[in-house]
Amino acid sequence: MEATQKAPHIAILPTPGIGHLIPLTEFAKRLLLHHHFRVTFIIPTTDDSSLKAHKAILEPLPENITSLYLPPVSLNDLPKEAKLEKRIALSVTRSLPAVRQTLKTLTESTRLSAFVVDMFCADAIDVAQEFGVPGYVFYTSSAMALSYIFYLPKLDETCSCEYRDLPEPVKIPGCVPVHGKDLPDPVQDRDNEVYKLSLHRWKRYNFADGILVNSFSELEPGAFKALKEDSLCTSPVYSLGPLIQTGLTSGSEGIQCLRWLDEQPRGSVLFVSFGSGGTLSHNQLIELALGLEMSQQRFLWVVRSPDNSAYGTYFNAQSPDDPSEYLPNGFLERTKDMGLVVPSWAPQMKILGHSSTGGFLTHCGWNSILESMIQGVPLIAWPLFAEQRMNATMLTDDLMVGLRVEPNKNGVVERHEIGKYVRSLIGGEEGKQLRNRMNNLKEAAAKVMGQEGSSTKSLAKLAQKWEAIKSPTDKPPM
Ligand SMILES: O=c1ccn([C@@H]2O[C@H](COP(=O)(O)OP(=O)(O)O[C@H]3O[C@H](CO)[C@@H](O)[C@H](O)[C@H]3O)[C@@H](O)[C@H]2O)c(=O)[nH]1
Repeated sequence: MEATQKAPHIAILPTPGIGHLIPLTEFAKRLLLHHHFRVTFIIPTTDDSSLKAHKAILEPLPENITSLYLPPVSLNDLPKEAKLEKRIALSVTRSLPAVRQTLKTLTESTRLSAFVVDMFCADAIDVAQEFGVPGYVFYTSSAMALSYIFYLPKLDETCSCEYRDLPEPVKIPGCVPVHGKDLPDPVQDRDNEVYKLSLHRWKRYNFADGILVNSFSELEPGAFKALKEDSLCTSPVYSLGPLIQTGLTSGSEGIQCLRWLDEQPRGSVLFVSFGSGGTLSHNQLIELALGLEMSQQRFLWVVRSPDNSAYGTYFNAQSPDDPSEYLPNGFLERTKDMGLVVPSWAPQMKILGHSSTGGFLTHCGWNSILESMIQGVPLIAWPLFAEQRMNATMLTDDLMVGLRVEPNKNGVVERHEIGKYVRSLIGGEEGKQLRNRMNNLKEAAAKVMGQEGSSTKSLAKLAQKWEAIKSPTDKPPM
């Protein structure tokens, strides 16, 4: 008990999405395993949030990683169409009084060395600093997306139109050029208050004691150089990735997926999944089903009920309906020998690591990209929302490990196009080249997380800094 009390302690503030909680818990596990830290998660909740998925991740963690759930705040005053970023940001700002109270208690009773906040919680850094605790932002996406955040104030000053109307791609320092229409969702409508809120939040990153990024220098050398050496960012930047989910249990449907994969030929199956929150319109869902059928390739598809919002299950990954109610008539029967359809959720890491999996059709969430990279699985990039279009640009124009879908003028990706992408990835020559490049990244990713790897060293440097803090009023050494 005595030793535990003396161990350096950090607190982490996540936001509601599973795609943010997973890398933060992996970060906590590495701090415990390699540096014997104690970690407390402070979890904001809303009165309509389902915590089932969160608890499935947090409860099995080792005993030195604990969770405190804050009292639920209400978002009932928001209109139904309120944007995702606004919902997330408000769930945090309305929880700040409870965050302050919790930090007060923690600093009175333990040696709190740092407060690490999710990328949506930059306002909470001020609360930590009130107690003399250094505040860090954990950035759950790429260094490219982080670079764009630091470049945005300049773009905002110099550009008068909507970014999607810019005639030339935007050149973010150190990164592959990206079309204005592929910049993240919050900046697609500059008159919307979400744009102003996002600019404000991102400017707060400059006040952090450091920014931790779930990526690695060898993957994004240009972006990290611009951030670290060319002063794009004034706070110290630490590359800690790839931090990817480990240890999630499979459940009975998961076991069914893995058994089915065991019976398929090596490298023959396309895994289809849109992350924890992605959803398709009914029309698009039907095109995808028929495209998979036309491809005549094997597939394992995690389906969710159709939704006109691209992130229909972001706050609750469950989709209660029976897939036969919304998939095309007879689809399940016609494809029963070549495909498996799983409602809502599947053990993604295990599926990507299975030798039968030959490709991944993904919405380009950053965790999905890293997980596929770790397993050397090439991609079909089908971005839906957030910064996913920018991630897709990196995958196809820079790393060249994926094929990007092209929607028609009505925004729908058509069935015969889908069929072509799938055949090309799973059976074609192009697929082989993409796989070879992905295998090179797999090797690089394994190396950076090894004993002498750059991300391991970066974490050690951070841990050393935090270990040196003896009381909350000590500042970390520069
Ligand atoms: O059936 C499923 C579906 C998802 N997952 C896991 O859930 C995570 C999903 O993360 P990600 O692929 O990043 O998607 P999102 O949940 O959509 O992630 C949000 O957070 C990411 C990190 O910031 C961003 O890149 C995305 O745009 C944003 O939507 C991954 O670990 C998956 O392995 C499963 O295990 N099984």
